[in-house]
Amino acid sequence: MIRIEELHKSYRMGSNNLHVLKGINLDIKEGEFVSIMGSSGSGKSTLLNIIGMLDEAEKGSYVLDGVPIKNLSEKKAAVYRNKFLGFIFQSFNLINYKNATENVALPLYYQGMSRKLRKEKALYYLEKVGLADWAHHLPSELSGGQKQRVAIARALASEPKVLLADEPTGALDTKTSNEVMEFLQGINDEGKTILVVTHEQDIANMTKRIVMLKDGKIVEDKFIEQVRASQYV
Ligand SMILES: Nc1ncnc2c1ncn2[C@@H]1O[C@H](COP(=O)(O)OP(=O)(O)OP(=O)(O)O)[C@@H](O)[C@H]1O
Repeated sequence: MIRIEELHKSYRMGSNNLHVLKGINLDIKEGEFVSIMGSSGSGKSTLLNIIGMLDEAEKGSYVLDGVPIKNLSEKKAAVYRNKFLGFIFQSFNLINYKNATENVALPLYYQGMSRKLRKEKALYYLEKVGLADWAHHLPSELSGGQKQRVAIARALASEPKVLLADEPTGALDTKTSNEVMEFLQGINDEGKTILVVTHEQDIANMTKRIVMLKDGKIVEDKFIEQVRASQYV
């Protein structure tokens, strides 16, 4: 689903060049549930943004579902982004003056879907995340966990192949974080490929594979069974 080879990324800051990703190789198959871990500044968000086609690498190759993502026109990139990728953010990124249904339906509007179908889909996915009774509530009337579930419904409504989540539990307490992760586990059980950026081991332990970044390189890449075996010795 995702194949990355020798990926490099630098940021230019004045006369300085900050080399953030230094030759990343990563292969993620359909249906995997992967966490990207690493300390602050290790390049996790930079990598996720490149995978999410929100940013471009300067060197290396990235193939998403068989499509080489390089030198795509902005228009084509936007089409692939909508078709392949769903995003979940730490701060939910909901629109405050729109209710839950309208928030979930909004990306479908930009995809040109009819009003009737948008509403049907939004209600279907709100029901799927257990928020059917909250469809007409504004974000300010929802708890943090409920807001994140609206954001998950919004990401799922476009029926993307891959869900990308940058610190999805970063703004939530432990109990709610676990609920959101259990929810993502359920979606993964249905076959969705999911990538989560986190700096919390407990959150990463709820995924199926942990990729550890350090100083712009992958220093560890283990399936959860291997991680558990090493944690309990
Ligand atoms: N747009 C940018 N311009 C310049 N430098 C940037 C930019 N984005 C990120 N950086 C720098 O690149 C490095 C990696 O940042 P990145 O956000 O990918 O790390 P991270 O592992 O996600 O960190 P955190 O856990 O704190 O979010 C950091 O040193 C950061 O300051």
